Amino acid sequence: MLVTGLEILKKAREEGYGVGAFNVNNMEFLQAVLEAAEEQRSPVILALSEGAMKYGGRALTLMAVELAKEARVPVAVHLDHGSSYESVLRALRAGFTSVMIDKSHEDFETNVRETRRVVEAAHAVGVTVEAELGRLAGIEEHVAVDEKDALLTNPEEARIFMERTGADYLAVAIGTSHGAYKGKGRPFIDHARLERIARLVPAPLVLHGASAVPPELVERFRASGGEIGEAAGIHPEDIRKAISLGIAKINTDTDLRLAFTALIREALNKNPKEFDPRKYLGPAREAVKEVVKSRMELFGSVGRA
Ligand SMILES: O=C(COP(=O)(O)O)N(O)CCCCO
Ligand code: NA
Ligand SMILES: [Zn+2]
Repeated sequence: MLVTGLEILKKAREEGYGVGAFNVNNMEFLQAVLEAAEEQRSPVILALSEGAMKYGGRALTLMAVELAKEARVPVAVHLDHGSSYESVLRALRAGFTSVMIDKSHEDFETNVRETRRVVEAAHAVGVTVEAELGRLAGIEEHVAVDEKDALLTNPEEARIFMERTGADYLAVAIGTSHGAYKGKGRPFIDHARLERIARLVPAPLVLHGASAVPPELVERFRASGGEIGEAAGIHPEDIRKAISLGIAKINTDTDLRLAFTALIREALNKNPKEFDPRKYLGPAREAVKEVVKSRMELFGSVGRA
């Protein structure tokens, strides 16, 4: 069933588990994520970035909203990294039930003002809002405290920000970053900072840049002919710890992309004569589904629907 993001995330924070927000760009990703959620009896968030909406258009947004309505588990359809009020309005008009306005690169007052404006519009039509405070950046552990404070989310600011904006959930910066290169070896995650934020912010917290970029997947991608440098993702133990401290929504995009691409390369390498797209998109869809199912096990959302 189609529900708001807050309906899914409030329960997750209260009961101490995480729910995956999986980025989808096409039919196969949508099918993989929803099939995984039904098989795992897990709530799930379908995340569409502005790039995904540009790429998939009405084909993608119609599928996402309609399939969410028909799903036998709670599903929210979420705008990921909305960059403007207008972009959020387009998502609201398309039937999304969760929207992110990301003004974390602006100064505090601008972020508050722009976020409040989106909260008013979204709440007027029963949709819940994700905001962001702090800059997503991989932070070496030894980095000076003042530099960390300049980038990572300040706990006291977070409390004031949520009170002044009325946002429903908050994306925090505690050391993660987008993409396949999140740091050297095991990225430093500032759990102490997260604990302080969670004490001051009762709302569900969101972790961006949370892909694991597992070595076996990186290897498979390389072996199929893919080129990728010294990749590193977030250690599963750091995800579990972050969830125990208040993270309720975990964004995963890179892991799905790596799996999908590796399987397509493998299929094409194996049979150069093949030109039926279903023969290489099908196995790629299965691989994405398996990644999603294992992420749901890590987050503790299995059986929570
Ligand atoms: O936080 C994330 C995903 O992070 P990751 O790259 O670790 O999968 N996202 O918000 C997805 C970004 C989509 C636009 O490129
Ligand atoms: Na988001
Ligand atoms: Zn993100």
